[in-house]
Amino acid sequence: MSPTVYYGPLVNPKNLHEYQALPHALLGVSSAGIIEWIEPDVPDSSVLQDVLVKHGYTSVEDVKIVELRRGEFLLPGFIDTHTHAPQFPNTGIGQQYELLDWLQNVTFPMEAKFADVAFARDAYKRVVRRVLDSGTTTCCYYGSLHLDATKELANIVNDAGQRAFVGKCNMNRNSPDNYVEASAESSIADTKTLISYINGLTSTSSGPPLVQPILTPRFAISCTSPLLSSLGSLDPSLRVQTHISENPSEVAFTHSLFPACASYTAVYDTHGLLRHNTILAHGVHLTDEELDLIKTREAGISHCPTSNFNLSSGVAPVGSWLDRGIKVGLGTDVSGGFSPSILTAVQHASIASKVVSLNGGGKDKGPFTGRQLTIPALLFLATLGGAQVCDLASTVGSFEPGKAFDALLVNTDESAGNPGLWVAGESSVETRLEQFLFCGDDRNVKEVYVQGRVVGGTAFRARAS
Ligand SMILES: Nc1nc2[nH]cnc2c(=O)[nH]1
Ligand SMILES: [Zn+2]
Repeated sequence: MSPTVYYGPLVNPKNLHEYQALPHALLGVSSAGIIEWIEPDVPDSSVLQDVLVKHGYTSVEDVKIVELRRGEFLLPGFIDTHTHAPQFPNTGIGQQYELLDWLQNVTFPMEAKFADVAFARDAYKRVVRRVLDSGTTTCCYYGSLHLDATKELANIVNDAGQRAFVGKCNMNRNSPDNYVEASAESSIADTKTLISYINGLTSTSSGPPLVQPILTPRFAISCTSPLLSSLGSLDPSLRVQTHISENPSEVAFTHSLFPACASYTAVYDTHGLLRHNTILAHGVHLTDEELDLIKTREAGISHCPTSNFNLSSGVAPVGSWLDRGIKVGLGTDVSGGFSPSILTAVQHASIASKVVSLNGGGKDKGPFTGRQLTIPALLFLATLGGAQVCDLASTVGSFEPGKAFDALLVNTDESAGNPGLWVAGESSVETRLEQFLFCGDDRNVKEVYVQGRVVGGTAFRARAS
């Protein structure tokens, strides 16, 4: 890969309150896919040569220059902090159920099919392509409980060049006979094998491995206490992903299984699984005491609003989490959620926050509690917030020198094939961003870059076909 300089509009999340919208930015990316420098305002392309010389290039010939066209802008890639690869074939079905019945009737039967590695390979190829083309550059994948199928998932993600965490489910109880692990010991043995396997994969990109293992106790209900303890005593640098407090019946069942634990959150905490690199999906019904514990342990929450609406789980009080300083990102939670796109999660996160706001209360507790999420906050959750939740904020989530160039080239021009939605004429970068977040889809994702390498998007697919 040659060093590349991108020239044009750029959107860069800063924090929950603000983002930069730069109409004429120059951004230099090394041949290893690392952002080297950003010039925020170069309105006149005639000075391009001078700027390049300033950054150590002797001439424009030394670099590849990508000049953005009308209606295009650069955005950091989306981060999906929670999804289930073996549930994609179920997308869009099962919304008549709440969580526990949905698992029994819809989800476990589908996941059981991933015992067949050929079936898994075929499904996972399509899953990873779809997720990348939706603009997700980093994804936290749950696999099924099967070791071999989850190895295939890791291979496919690695070959596709996506940044990802891949885990196989640990589940040794309260599951169907044809979809349960035989013992805590065999579950741990398979988990260790998968970790070694993923750590041994050769990344297709330079730099640190894009694909990393993650511990994946499905949720407390499906794991015995010895299984949770064994997972909690593995290498503490391993990230953990699990579900928490999604649905009232699930919470009640969990309390009945772990009567000695003060709360659902305490179950994970007492087993060594609540830590700075833990990703907790949902959290809709967490109590104040549990939120305090999550904050103390520096764990993060994956907000999955599409799924929370679709499975009638509830409306998460995200604003109060943000005011407490808890790390929050977005998750699609396919197929509890019916869309693989973080754009849909952004839209539903906005609506969920408006429902919380309409129900009133708590507005005196901070800038976010009880209020609708703003565009800067929504953008943050989809990018930098997700990076924090994944313990990756020093590598991705925004455009900063030293971070990897994980990015989207967004095309909001009529020609993108999602026409009629965009304000005619010369809209500001801010307007284009807002319209993309609420009306955009994968037709508007022209190029997807992970560590500088193009790995998806409409133009990528057109070139490949
Ligand atoms: N949404 C969701 N919640 C869960 N809790 C345990 N397993 C699952 C799952 O597959 N999806
Ligand atoms: Zn889930």
